[in-house]
Amino acid sequence: MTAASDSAKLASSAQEAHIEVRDLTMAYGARVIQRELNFKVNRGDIFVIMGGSGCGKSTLLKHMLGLISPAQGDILYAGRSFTQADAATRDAMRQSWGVTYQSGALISSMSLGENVSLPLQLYTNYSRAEIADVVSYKLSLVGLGGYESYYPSEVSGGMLKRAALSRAIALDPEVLFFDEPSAGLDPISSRMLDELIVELKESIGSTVVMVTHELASIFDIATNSVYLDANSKTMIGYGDPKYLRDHSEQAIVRQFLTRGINATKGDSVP
Ligand SMILES: Nc1ncnc2c1ncn2[C@@H]1O[C@H](COP(=O)(O)OP(=O)(O)OP(=O)(O)O)[C@@H](O)[C@H]1O
Repeated sequence: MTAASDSAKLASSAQEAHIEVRDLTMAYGARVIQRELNFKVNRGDIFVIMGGSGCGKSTLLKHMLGLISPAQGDILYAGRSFTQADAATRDAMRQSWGVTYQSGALISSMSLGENVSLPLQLYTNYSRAEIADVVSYKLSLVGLGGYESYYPSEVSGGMLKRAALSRAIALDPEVLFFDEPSAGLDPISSRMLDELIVELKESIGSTVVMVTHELASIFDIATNSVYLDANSKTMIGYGDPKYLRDHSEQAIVRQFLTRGINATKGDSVP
């Protein structure tokens, strides 16, 4: 591809939704969790999936990651259906994503450096020396320069989250997915993680999709959001969370977003 066609592609992709969830119904067997979800995540968004406990936020993330197939509907990346793509195309699409789960999910028998090197070993042809360079760079981006040889059991919870983030950005992903990134962190570490997510998103140019209950994160860093309602089993809010807090026609959404800035997952939410 020439630079000109590259830039033409980039220019057109800047206009389009990076991710589109279209008429999505999610179910476990016969049990429908959410139906008729329709929303778009624009390129460069920090998009938050919100809602009360058990409404289906993690289930939606798993659908977006292709770990669960939709009961109905489709999920498109840059206009291409993930749901209908063949296995090779799905694999290629997956390689452009970075994921961090609530637990961090680092491999405990491997050092932080080895953990971060895994995707590079799997998906690139880099030499050992090149991988070592990328690993130290990615660890330094999350403030863990020099911690290559430490094991997960030897670092704090906040450092583990940052190491997991470092692994997620190893391949410069187009989309970064987070499930409760700051779960279990104190408020200061949690804010630092938020700042880091924004910095990394800007330096890598990723789109971010995250599940979070943290109002501080939602208001500080989210650019767009969707609210899933467990009772009606569909989305009842879609937009900038500050706008939804002040103007949503749905009382449940306004209540969720005005719980108090220090609310945590344990607080009662609708
Ligand atoms: N593998 C599964 N099989 C059957 N039901 C499931 C499965 N995983 C989740 N569920 C059910 O689907 C519903 C949505 O679960 P999910 O974990 O997506 O909600 P959530 O909004 O992420 O919840 P929380 O905020 O508490 O983490 C819940 O009722 C849950 O019990």
